[in-house]
Amino acid sequence: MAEGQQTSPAPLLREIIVFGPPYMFIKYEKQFSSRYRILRPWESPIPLAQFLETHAQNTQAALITSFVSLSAAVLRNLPALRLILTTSAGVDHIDIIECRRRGIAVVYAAAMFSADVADLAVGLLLDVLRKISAGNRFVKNGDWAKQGDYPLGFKLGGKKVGIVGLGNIGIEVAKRLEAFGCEVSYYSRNRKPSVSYVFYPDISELAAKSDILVVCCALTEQTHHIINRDILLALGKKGVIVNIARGAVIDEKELVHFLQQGDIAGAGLEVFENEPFAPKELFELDNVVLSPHVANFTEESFRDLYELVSENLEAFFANKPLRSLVSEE
Ligand SMILES: O=CC(=O)O
Repeated sequence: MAEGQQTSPAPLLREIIVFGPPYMFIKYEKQFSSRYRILRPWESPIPLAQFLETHAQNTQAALITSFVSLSAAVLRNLPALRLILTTSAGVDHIDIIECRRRGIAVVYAAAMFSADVADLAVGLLLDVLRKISAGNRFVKNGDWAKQGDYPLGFKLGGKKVGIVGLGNIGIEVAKRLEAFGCEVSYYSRNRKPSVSYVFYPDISELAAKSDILVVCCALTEQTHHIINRDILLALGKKGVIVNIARGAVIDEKELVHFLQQGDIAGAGLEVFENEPFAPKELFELDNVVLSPHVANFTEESFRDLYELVSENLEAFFANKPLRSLVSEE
């Protein structure tokens, strides 16, 4: 879009500001552009605060990805904002308390991607245990013919898996691992009466009793670095960790150290503390499998997400009820 379109002084009713931009927006850009006037701060050379001050004083709706932070400071520059649609299940990048104070509704993906994310968690775990990516490199590099036998992996069935955070995603992971014959237990803020998995109110105890930890909890002040040195020590040398939550749930420096020293056995990591960067020290470790934060990147999830966002935008501009709101609790 030409810069001229962004500088129109007239407040337009059906205008949205897009931050990021989310990959889903790029995929369905034509559809969005045919229905809304789109503000595109990422295309502008001016700093974000100045862009918002100049172009977005009347903008009522924002579409955002989890990679962009909507802090109270950014929100201050959007005085007319009434709706945020995030293309993520996590909402740790949005100041929800400030949104509540200002009466800004927040729509998110909720459980929409849970099956996809759980699939990837199990995929990463199988990859670490059965050395699938490493085997792929072994064959393609020509090492099979040169070196012969490949090291043994580990069976998934029968392993004790501790799930950290038994929300929508954690439950899906648990169901899948049960089907593989794993013994599932969990740590969560509260015991979940609807499941029969063993509950540990102490994460350290869960780690000590588990062969594998799968981290599925939301990132909050309470869960920041909840997986620290003590938890990794409790998991032990034979332990494997999978993280599909947020990078900062694990103390990444400690994790790298443990992996380098062989103080845990392996890791499958989909998220990192400083995305889009992953610690370089992990690149050469065959017992570590890395994924670029794409657990929800399927055609099906993106189509569902597009429908959710479109329906909510139509409802918002027609003053109708919204769906998939971040709860008021
Ligand atoms: O990380 C992705 C999400 O929160 O959906």
